[in-house]
Amino acid sequence: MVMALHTYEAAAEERLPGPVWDFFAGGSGTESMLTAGREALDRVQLRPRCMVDVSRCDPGTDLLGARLAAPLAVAPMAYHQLAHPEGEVASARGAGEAGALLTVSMFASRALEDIAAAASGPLWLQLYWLRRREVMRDLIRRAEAAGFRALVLTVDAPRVAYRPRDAANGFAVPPGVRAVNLSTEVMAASHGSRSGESALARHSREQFDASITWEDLAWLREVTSLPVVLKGVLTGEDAELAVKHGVSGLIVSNHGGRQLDFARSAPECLTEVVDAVGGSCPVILDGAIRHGADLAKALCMGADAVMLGRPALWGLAHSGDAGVAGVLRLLIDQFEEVMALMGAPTVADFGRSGIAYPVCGRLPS
Ligand SMILES: Cc1cc2nc3c(=O)[nH]c(=O)nc-3n(C[C@H](O)[C@H](O)[C@H](O)COP(=O)(O)O)c2cc1C
Ligand SMILES: O=C(O)C(=O)c1ccccc1
Repeated sequence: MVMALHTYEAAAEERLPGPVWDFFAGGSGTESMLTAGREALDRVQLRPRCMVDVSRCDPGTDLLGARLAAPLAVAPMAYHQLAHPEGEVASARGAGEAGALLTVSMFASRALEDIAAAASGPLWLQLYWLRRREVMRDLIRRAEAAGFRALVLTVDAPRVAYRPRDAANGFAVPPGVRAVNLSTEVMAASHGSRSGESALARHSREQFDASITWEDLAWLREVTSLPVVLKGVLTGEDAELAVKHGVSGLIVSNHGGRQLDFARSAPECLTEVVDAVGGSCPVILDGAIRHGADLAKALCMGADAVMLGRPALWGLAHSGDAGVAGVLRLLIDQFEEVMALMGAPTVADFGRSGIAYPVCGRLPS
């Protein structure tokens, strides 16, 4: 029996303590950005072609040199052990089983080496820019040695934004779950909860380097030969600057509605970024992906792949690695059906003529 996505979500909500559920589900400020991306994707309509040979559809694709079962990756999310005792180790197994890529957060709750040992698919490591660059450098060395294939630098979070649910809960990661890849020195400020304040927000102000600019990317590119992908770009201007500064990929993202409130949603920014990079590096859409059809819509708008956030945690909370694989497979199976019904037997067959907006008709090509 194939479980619908909302069944995983309902099971996760029921299973998890209230403050953990709020940390997963919540957004920043008025939480306006939690629904904006979904609404934008829902407005996009598919334009199918008929009488195409779809007797065989192949959702497979390549992303920065890695072969994937579909253009699908798990977004970096902190502390998977909040969802399941095996944490990122189970997520790596589940993603590998489904043939999807896993991005491991800098705030992962399992050791990079253990995650890599459990993985059968490609891994990327996500980084926030810390004041202590030596800590970043050590982490990068370990990721390289463990076989991680790329680094994802999150650039939409010079600090963790005010999130009303976490503040009201005085949210702090419970004892027993830790960002084990960071030293206790770096993590010292993250413990202890206080009502009216999120420990993560406080910690980020102390440890994140909010002063970095485009010039600092040179340091990162010097300390590693891994491709660097920027996560959180929402404008054509920044996309052009990123390419100029040698990044290998871009993730169009509003951090799942957890950072800048009142912004444009990621799907609405996608064509602007795609046009700005002009094919010089892969572009990934992150946020609000909830159905295989969303993969098709993203590809039509020019994305090379999408990233999935919260639904992977719902799968993990539901049943560990099997749940993660179940959620990913559900989306891949839905995507494969959309391919057949769209007359698009390969990922290369999706283009801007495959979508329309109800008000303005077809996007200019
Ligand atoms: C619980 C949680 C933790 C997250 N932690 C990180 C993180 O450590 N690093 C990061 O770059 N993004 C983080 N994000 C943002 C996700 O990478 C992603 O942008 C977002 O969840 C995508 O939206 P979706 O959940 O609607 O799919 C986190 C998101 C959630 C829900
Ligand atoms: O990035 C996030 O959304 C997030 O919740 C987080 C968690 C731990 C450290 C930094 C950010």
